[in-house]
Amino acid sequence: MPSTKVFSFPTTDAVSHALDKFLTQASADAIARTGKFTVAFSGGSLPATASKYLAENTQIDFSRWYVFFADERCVPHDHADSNYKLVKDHLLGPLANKIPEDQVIPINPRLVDDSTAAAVDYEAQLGSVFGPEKDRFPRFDCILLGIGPDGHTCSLFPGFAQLEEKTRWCVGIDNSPKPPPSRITLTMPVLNAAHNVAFVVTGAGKRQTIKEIIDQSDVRLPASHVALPKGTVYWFLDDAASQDLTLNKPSEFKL
Ligand SMILES: O=C1O[C@H](COP(=O)(O)O)[C@@H](O)[C@H](O)[C@H]1O
Repeated sequence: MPSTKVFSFPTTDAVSHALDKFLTQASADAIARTGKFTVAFSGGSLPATASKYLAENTQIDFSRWYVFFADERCVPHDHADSNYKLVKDHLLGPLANKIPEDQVIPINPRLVDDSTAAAVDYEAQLGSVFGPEKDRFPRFDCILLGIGPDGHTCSLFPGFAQLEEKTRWCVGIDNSPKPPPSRITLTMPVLNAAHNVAFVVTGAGKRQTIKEIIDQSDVRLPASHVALPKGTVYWFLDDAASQDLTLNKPSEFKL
């Protein structure tokens, strides 16, 4: 039975604190179980919110982390639109090499002119950590997701074919409605195979979208398709984003 937990906090800062606790626990659980913690970061507002306290966390054994990207823009690593750059600026830089460089897995910078080739390559990079078997999906310990006002998550946009992908782990997109147009993204079966997915959403600008996803499960919105048969979907919201929820009111933050 898919499990969902909705938490809401008065400020973005309180969301950052809660995420720090959540990731400390998720990381310890995964390392105890498998010796490593596989985590995928989205871009946008998420890296700043998720990293605020994480970057100075001394409880986590970052040497066991494997950092992937839930979606990435097809741009060089030092480009202002790069999700890798965001995570580097907010987390990897401040952590000062506590995560071994070869355990951070960005898009191949030589393939940014070809989203299809970049997605195939990223799938192979996933295979090198999760094993290459094609009859199953990689099982991330945690995937950190944002949403757009249109309900997109990763680079899975409403009405786009990538949302229907059933076999590939990672696909390209060249006509993203949000710039930049060329991107790669994990697919929905990969999101739904994870142990945990944590959505992080703040601000009144997304309150209606949050209601349509959490209260109404509106299938037109890609984020509504995230439901983990063997895991838990967490929502880390601020009160501005959660204020319209009536059916699924946030519960007290407890892990
Ligand atoms: O383009 C993207 O947008 C979403 C949402 O970003 P936000 O700034 O509104 O939080 C993000 O989750 C995704 O990774 C990114 O590529």
